[in-house]
Order: sequence, then structure tokens, then C-alpha cells
Amino acid sequence: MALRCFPIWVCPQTPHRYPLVSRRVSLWECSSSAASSQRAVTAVEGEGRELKKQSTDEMGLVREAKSGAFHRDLSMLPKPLTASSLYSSAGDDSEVRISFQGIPGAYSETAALEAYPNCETVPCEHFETAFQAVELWLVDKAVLPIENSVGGSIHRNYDLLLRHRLHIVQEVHLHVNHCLLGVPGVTKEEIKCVLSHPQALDQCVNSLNDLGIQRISAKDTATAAQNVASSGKKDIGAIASVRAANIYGLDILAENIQDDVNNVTRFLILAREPMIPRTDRPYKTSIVFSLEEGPGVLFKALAVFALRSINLSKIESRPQRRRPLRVVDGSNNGSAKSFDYLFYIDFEASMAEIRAQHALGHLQEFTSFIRILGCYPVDLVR
Ligand SMILES: O=C(O)C(=O)C[C@]1(C(=O)O)C=C[C@@H](O)C=C1
Repeated sequence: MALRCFPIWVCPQTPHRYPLVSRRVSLWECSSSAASSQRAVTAVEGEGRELKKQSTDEMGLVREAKSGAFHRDLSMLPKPLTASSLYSSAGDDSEVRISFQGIPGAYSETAALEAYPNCETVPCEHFETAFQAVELWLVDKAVLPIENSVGGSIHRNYDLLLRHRLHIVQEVHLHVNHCLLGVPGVTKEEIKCVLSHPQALDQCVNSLNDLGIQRISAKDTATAAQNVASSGKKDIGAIASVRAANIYGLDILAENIQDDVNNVTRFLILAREPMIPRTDRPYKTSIVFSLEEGPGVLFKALAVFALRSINLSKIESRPQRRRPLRVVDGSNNGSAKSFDYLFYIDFEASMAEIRAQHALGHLQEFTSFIRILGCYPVDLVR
């Protein structure tokens, strides 16, 4: 396996904030041969389009660097990078802008504020927009809910990770305490139906059945709260956060109405550039791959981690949208058709560890496509 590292430069206009890499590629491009990297590009939807866009971006960045060639104000000159600035997620985050799907008061915004307490949050109508805002340099990062302890994986968001070329740089586990909200002065008994995000409704299904309340889907929990506030109706409630109640002036009629007290949603923070992994604390690495055809290939693929005592914390499979069916030639018995899948795996090791690098090198023997989605510190329980 070839491990390629790329130099880091500092953009003169924004010292320390945007490390520029010479090519827009993952920090590690795992390729055992030119042929296999070629395969990686063709095997997955949207790859060609993405490559084209990258080169345009890259040209834009080069132009920006040249235009700041002469500085009258010496304090504006770029500062040398220090070791700590390479790893800065800590430090001053007041200039960090983070896009999220929803409106103020959504849990995604709370997750962004958990990771960067002083950041500026930027609401977006769709997840796709939140990703594009990062790609177009309108914001620094995006936040994305990926799984919930009750509802499981948010499949659409797994697909988005692959469609875009952003890197996971952080994870946030957020305890989600849903509240039943109503217009001021209303009682819990007066509520006949509630608005909320489908995931939030699913997380409260038993409580809502007990109360005999009907459920209506909304884009996100905060939008549900806003709609209830603007309707002024006494028989409609929202399931949302305490923060949403405060923002939209609603009463909290009941707290912690989720069916499971330990209701945790895992969010990912995504950035244009990968973070440089270290070994001084626990790290996780997220990858996506598709497998070569053959008996036991998934077993062999997973064994590359087991052989090196690397723990897997998550495995998810998603259909390959552009290539859903694989035809397997059964010679005399005709051809069989089966679905073709992408596998998403999170494993508990840093890409700075030799065992992780060897595991991925070994994994390539069984894969037709592989991409590192990010290597980031494990969110330890606080
Ligand atoms: O609607 C919101 O507030 C969101 O941030 C979305 C979302 C989700 O997609 O799962 C996030 C956390 C909760 O689990 C419920 C809803």
C-alpha cells in the first residue's frame, strides 16, 4: 500500500484557519496499484463529476494565494504553523461557521454548539445545502446526524457522506431529551396532535400513544416548534428541545418524553480537509468500501481488523444506487442476480497507527473500492 502525505500551506488571508493541500484528496489514498485506484474512481457514483469540481476549486485557491503577494501591513502576513495549530479543534472557535439542516433550536445546531461552543451556526434547508455550504467555502464545517440509539442509522446521511468529498473531523454524542411543547397557557391534556421530525416522533412513540396524541411529520424539531407557535392553536403541540421552546416562546408541558431515557444521537462534523490523526488519545476511523465477488469475502474483509485486535464500533451496508444488481454466472444453472452493497465501517484505531495502515492495506485485497471518510477523536463520555 502506498501512503501519501501532502504538504500543508497556510492561506495568507486567513492564517491558521484553512490548511491548503496541494491536491484535494484524502490524507491517505490507499492504492496498491494504479489499476486499483482507477477502479476506485469508476466504481462509485458521482466520482467523475467530483474530480472535475475539485480541479476548479484548486485553481481558485492558487489564485487567492497569489493575489495576496504584497503586504503593506506586516501583521497581515501569514504566521508560521505551530504544532498545536495543526490539531486545532480546541482554542478560539468564535470564527468557526458551522452549517446544519434545520432552523435555530434544532438538535443538529445543539450538536454543533457542543463541539464548538462559540461557533456561528448557519441554518440550511436541506442536508445537501449544508454540505454544499462547506464545499463553496461559505462555512467551515457541517454537522450531520448519523445514527440514534433508538431509531438506528440515518441511511440517507450515509449516502451523503459518499456523494460529497468532505472529511469527518469529529463526532458528537448528544443526549436528546425531547419535550412536549405547546402555546403559552395550554395543558398537556389539551394537545390532540404533535408536529416533529420523524426520528423524534419515532423516539417518543409509546409516550404519545399513552397520551392518545396523533403524530405529524415536520422538517426538523425546531421547525415544528416554530409552526406551533405561529399557528397559535391550543390543540397542536411540538416535540422539540428546551432551547426550541425558549426561542419560539412555547411552554414546556412535559420533559424527557422519549421512550428510552438514554436517547443518544451521534452527529458527525465534516470539513473540507481531513484532520491529522495522532495517537495520544483514542481515535476512530470511518471507511466505506465495496467488495469483490466470492464466498466469504465479507468474512475475510472483517478479519483484517480482528487479526490486529482492532475493534469495530459500527458496520452499515447500503445498496450501490447506480449498480444495484450484480449478475453472478452460475454456468449450467443460469445467472443469478444479487444486490451490490457498499459497507461503511467505523473502527477504533488512528490512521497514525501502523496496525490501522496495515489493516487497510490488507483490506484492499478484497475490495473493489475503498475510501477513508475520516479519522477523528473518539467522543468520550462526559
Ligand atoms: O430535527 C432536529 O432537530 C434534528 O436535528 C434532526 C434529528 C435527526 O435527524 O435524527 C436529530 C436528532 C434527534 O434524534 C431528532 C432529529
